[in-house]
Amino acid sequence: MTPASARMDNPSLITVPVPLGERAYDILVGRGLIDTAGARIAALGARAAAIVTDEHVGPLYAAALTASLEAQGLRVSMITLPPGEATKSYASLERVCDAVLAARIERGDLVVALGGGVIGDLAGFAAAVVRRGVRFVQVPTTLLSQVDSSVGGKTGINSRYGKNLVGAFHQPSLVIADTALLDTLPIRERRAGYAEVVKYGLIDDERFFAWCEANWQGVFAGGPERDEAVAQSCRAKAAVVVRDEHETGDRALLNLGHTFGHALEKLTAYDSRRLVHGEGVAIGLSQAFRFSAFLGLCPPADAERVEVHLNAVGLPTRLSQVPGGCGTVDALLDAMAQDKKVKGGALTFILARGIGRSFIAPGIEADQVRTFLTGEISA
Ligand SMILES: NC(=O)c1ccc[n+]([C@@H]2O[C@H](COP(=O)([O-])OP(=O)(O)OC[C@H]3O[C@@H](n4cnc5c(N)ncnc54)[C@H](O)[C@@H]3O)[C@@H](O)[C@H]2O)c1
Ligand SMILES: O=C(O)C(=O)C[C@@H](O)[C@H](O)[C@H](O)COP(=O)(O)O
Ligand SMILES: [Zn+2]
Repeated sequence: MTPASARMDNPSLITVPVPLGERAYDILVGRGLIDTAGARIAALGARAAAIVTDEHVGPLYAAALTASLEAQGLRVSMITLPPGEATKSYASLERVCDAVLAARIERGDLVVALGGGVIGDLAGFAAAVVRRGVRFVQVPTTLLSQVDSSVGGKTGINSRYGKNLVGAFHQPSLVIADTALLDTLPIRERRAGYAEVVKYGLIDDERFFAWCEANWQGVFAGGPERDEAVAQSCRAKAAVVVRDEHETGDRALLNLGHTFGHALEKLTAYDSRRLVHGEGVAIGLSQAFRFSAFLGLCPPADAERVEVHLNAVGLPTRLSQVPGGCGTVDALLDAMAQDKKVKGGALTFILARGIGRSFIAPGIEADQVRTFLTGEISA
């Protein structure tokens, strides 16, 4: 019999470690990993796996994952949810928790999130609360989830009060990012995920931003640049998460663009037909740079460069580009007031002194934001 290690040989495999002590795990990036996912997951020592997926991803990839797990002797169950942001809800959480309990998943067994960030955040949160914590594995299937949401342990659901307001930190035991799965991803979702890739360059790596400007077409086409973008994004995110797992400091930098983006998602009622997370982030990244320029912190030419690149790949950058409108300035400020970075009632933004020079800016006056937004809403 071929040893498991030999069967798992994959020349395109890149391993990104996340050294979090006893909870350390690996992010595996490469083409074709789903075929050996069963052996890698079985190596974690579980006897059963509950796959959580959605109605787009399940028909494409659940059979391959199930076969791979069953070949290792694992008992497999599955729950399939409707696709889209609205699925990150209390109702879905109840469905997933009940399905995991009905499948008699023990603490030593595994919940396996097979899907994009919606499924990963929801399944991860269910895993965090069922039996006060069962282990889980991320098998991310969108560019966004491979470069961002599957890593770092933020899990949760949305509330009528705002994005991701109910959740927990719960790290996965393994992340398997099979980049071949991205071949079926619609162009709109490729663009949305790409916004989070660009974010890493804008935070603290101007060279990576320049690399994105030069290589984005390869990333979209699925060339070797795509694997490189996924791996580099995971390295960047893992480095921040290891420094500040629970966002008491630096991790807030990963929120660049999100104070704006999350407010827009709330005001579009989490309706993926109008706005998806990555589109909100794209507008938010551009707004964060324009706000920084408005405050005299950032050269306007850098804000312009950010916008030009996002527009070049087909992403929106202005509030006026939100389908159906983004609401009033008051509504935006009201939504921002629920941001998790708010401290002492004052907003915290991630601002920038230039590309790759982002910083955490607490104590931003609502009046400054109001004046800026009033100008932006008609721009
Ligand atoms: N936890 C975190 O750190 C973190 C980070 C970033 C974003 N998020 C969250 O992630 C969510 C967005 O995730 P997303 O952009 O992956 O959206 P998503 O999960 O809604 O997936 C996007 C769409 O693509 C479909 N899809 C997924 N994989 C596919 C594939 N391989 N082929 C064809 N179709 C496929 C899905 O069914 C869905 O319709 C948001 O809720 C956001 O808040 C969380
Ligand atoms: O991992 C993080 O930390 C991030 O901020 C990554 C973001 O891209 C992601 O959208 C995250 O879910 C936002 O976190 P939140 O705490 O603002 O809900
Ligand atoms: Zn995000």
